Amino acid sequence: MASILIIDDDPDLILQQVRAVLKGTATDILSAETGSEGIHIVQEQLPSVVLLDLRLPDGSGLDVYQSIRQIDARIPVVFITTAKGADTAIEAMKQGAYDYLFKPVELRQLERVVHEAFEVSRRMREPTVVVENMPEDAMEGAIIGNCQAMLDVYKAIGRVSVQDVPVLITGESGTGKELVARAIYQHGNRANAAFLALNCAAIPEHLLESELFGHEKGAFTGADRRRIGKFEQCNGGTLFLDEIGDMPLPLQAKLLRVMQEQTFERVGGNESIQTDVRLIAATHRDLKVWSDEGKFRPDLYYRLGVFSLHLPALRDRGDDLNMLVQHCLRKFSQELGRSVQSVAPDTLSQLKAYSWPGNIRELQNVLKQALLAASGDILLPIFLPELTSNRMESPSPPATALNPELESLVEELINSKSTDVYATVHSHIDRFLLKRVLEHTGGSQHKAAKLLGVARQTLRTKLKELGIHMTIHVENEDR
Ligand SMILES: Nc1ncnc2c1ncn2[C@@H]1O[C@H](COP(=O)(O)OP(=O)(O)OP(=O)(O)O)[C@@H](O)[C@H]1O
Repeated sequence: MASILIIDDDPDLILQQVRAVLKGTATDILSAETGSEGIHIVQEQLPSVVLLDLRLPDGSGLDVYQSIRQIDARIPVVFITTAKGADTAIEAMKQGAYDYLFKPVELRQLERVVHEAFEVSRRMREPTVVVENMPEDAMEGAIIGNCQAMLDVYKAIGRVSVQDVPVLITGESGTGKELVARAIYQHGNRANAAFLALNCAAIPEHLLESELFGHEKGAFTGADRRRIGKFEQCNGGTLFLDEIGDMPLPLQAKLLRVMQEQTFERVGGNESIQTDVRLIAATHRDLKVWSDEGKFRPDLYYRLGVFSLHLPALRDRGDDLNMLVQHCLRKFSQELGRSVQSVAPDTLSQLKAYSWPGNIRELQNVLKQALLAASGDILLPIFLPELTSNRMESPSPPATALNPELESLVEELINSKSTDVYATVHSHIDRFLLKRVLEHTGGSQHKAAKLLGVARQTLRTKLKELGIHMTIHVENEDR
C-alpha cells in the first residue's frame, strides 16, 4: 500500500492537512516527531513519500534527508520550512529533494505536491514486467503483448537499458511510451537513483526552460529565489522528456549542449553546472519529418536517435488486443467492484474492428465505461460506448484526453462516495483550461484573462488557488 511519512516535531496540523488531502485514497499515513525516529521508520517501512520539517529537535532536516537518501535515493522528499529556511530547502533540491512547501502550508499546494510526489514514487517503484502470456492476476506495470513487434521492443529494452545511452521512444499517443521508459530505467544501471518525468508539450516555453534548467534569483521580475531545475535535481538519475518533438527550438539548442557537454547554466546565471543525467525522450511525432521541415534540430535528432525504439499502434498488434482486453477487464473489475468474467464474441469482434487512434489508453477508457454500464458477468456489445471513427480525427492528445479522463474521474468520485465531487471536478477542469490557455498565450496572463473573459485578478487568484506554480514566471512575461 502507498504510504507517506511526516517527520515534524509538531505534526498535528500537517497530519490533519495530509489526511484531508488523501481522504478516500488507500494510503498509510505515518508520523515521527524526531529525525532519528523518522530515519528508523524509513529503514523499516520504505514509505512512498516523505514530508520533512527542516528544523527538528535532534538536528537538521538536511542531515535527515541525507540519511534517507542513503537508505533509498528514490523516495521523493518534500521539505516543509518557513520562508527563512528557503535557502536550505533549495540546497536540498540541488541534492535531489523533490520539492518544498512553506509554512503555513496551503492545502491546495500540499495537495498538488503530495499527489505529484506519489506519482513520481509510483513510476520509480511499481515494477514494469514484460508479459508474453496472460498472467493469473491483474498486475500493475505489466507490459502485455506477444506480437512480433512487441517481442522486438522487449529485445530492444533488454539491449539498451544497461548501456547508459540516450533513448528515443516513438509511437502514437497511448501506445505505452512512458511504460517502456520506466522499464528501461528500472532495468538500467541507474535504477536506484531518481527517475523524473516532464511533458514538454504541457508547459509554455519560458516556463519549460526554468523547469529544466532552473533559474537564479532576480533572473526576471518575480523570480524572488533561486529555482533548481530537473537537470540539476536529477543528477545521477534518469530524466524522461515526453513529447520532445514539441520542445521549442531555442531550448533544443540548450538541451543539445547538455547532452554533448553535460553542462548548462540556470536561467539568468553564469555558473556552469555539471550534471550527469541519462535522457530518455519520447514523441508521437515523426522527428525526421519535423527536422526536414525545420521544426526540430537535426543535430539533436541524430544525437537522441542513436538508439530509438518504435512502439506499434494497437491496431497493428493483432491478437495482443485479446490479451489486453482480458488484462484490463480483470484490473478494472477489481478496481470498480464489478464481476464481469468474460467478453462476448460479438463484443470482441467490435473491439477488433475499431482502429484505436488513442491506442491502449483509449482501450482502457472504453473498457472502464463498458464495465460501469455492464450488468451480469459477460461483457455484451450493448455495454460498449459508441466506437466511432471521429475518435480518430481528434488532433491533439490533451484535447482527446479530457473527455474520457473526465468521465472516469466523475465515475471514480461517485463510486468512492466522495462528498466534494463538484469542487474536485471543477478544479480538474480549471487546471486543464488555465494551463491550455496560458500555453496558447505564451504565458501572458493579460491575454489569457481576455480570452477567458475573466478579470486578471480572478485569473491570478485561480492560479494561486490551484497551485499552478509557474505563476511567478507567467506574471513576469506579462509586463
Ligand atoms: N503493452 C501494454 N500492456 C499493458 N498496458 C499498457 C501497455 N502499453 C500501454 N499500457 C497502458 O496504457 C496507458 C498509456 O500508456 P503510456 O502513458 O505509457 O502511453 P504513452 O505512449 O506514453 O502516451 P502519450 O504519448 O499520450 O503520453 C498506461 O496506463 C499504460 O500502463
